[in-house]
Amino acid sequence: MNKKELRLKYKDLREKLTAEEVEEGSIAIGNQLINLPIWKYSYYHLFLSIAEKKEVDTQMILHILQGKDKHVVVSKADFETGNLQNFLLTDATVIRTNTWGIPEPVDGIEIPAEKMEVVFVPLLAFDTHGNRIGYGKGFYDRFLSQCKTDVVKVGLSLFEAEKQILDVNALDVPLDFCVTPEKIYDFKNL
Ligand SMILES: Nc1nc2c(c(=O)[nH]1)N(C=O)[C@@H](CNc1ccc(C(=O)N[C@@H](CCC(=O)O)C(=O)O)cc1)CN2
Ligand SMILES: Nc1ncnc2c1ncn2[C@@H]1O[C@H](COP(=O)(O)OP(=O)(O)OP(=O)(O)O)[C@@H](O)[C@H]1O
Repeated sequence: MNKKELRLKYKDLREKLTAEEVEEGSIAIGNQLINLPIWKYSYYHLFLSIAEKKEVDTQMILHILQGKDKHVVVSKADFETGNLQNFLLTDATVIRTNTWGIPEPVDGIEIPAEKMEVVFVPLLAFDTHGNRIGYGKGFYDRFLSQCKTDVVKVGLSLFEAEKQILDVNALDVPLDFCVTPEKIYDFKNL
């Protein structure tokens, strides 16, 4: 299927999820993450979930990162430019939900993209080759292109992989791993 068809398919699948399914799936994803080889780093970029869109709830991942004393970076999306502005999450960080339902930091200590070592990537769908699609604004493709080439990109999904996204282009940045409630996809060791 192409990106347009996949966006429709997965928006529909998400709408059918119950709050319990999102919660249980998110916990299963959190438990799987412990088994990934990603814990030796310092800077982890995490997205704060859009509850109304039934995204994977990243609260548990935040607790894992804080328990391991990692630097957690969260972002604020600029819909005019398509850029993410990244801030260190601290006890002083004020989080406000914007008009798109995204919880985001008001301001804080800005962290450049080159500092990121692991990025947890939100997605609507992904395929067995590690390609992903989001809501179609290119925020993550732009952000990931600014990160170091060896940044570890970890997709999180409540659904399993599609066989192939047909219309992948040169700007699409592929994932290294994708974690679902059922499995870990390792795209480096295919
Ligand atoms: N939690 C989270 N944060 C994130 C992302 C994400 O996918 N999840 N993004 C990942 O890139 C960026 C935000 N991207 C978004 C893009 C579109 C819409 C949205 O509400 N779109 C409407 C259509 C509105 C319009 O076209 O004007 C929709 O899909 O119904 C929301 C977030 C940055 N932060
Ligand atoms: N590195 C980049 N620099 C500039 N524009 C980009 C870059 N990457 C993607 N774009 C633009 O962003 C738009 C959306 O891209 P695409 O359809 O791949 O989004 P997506 O991956 O679904 O979205 P997202 O990354 O926000 O989850 C396209 O018009 C694309 O040209």
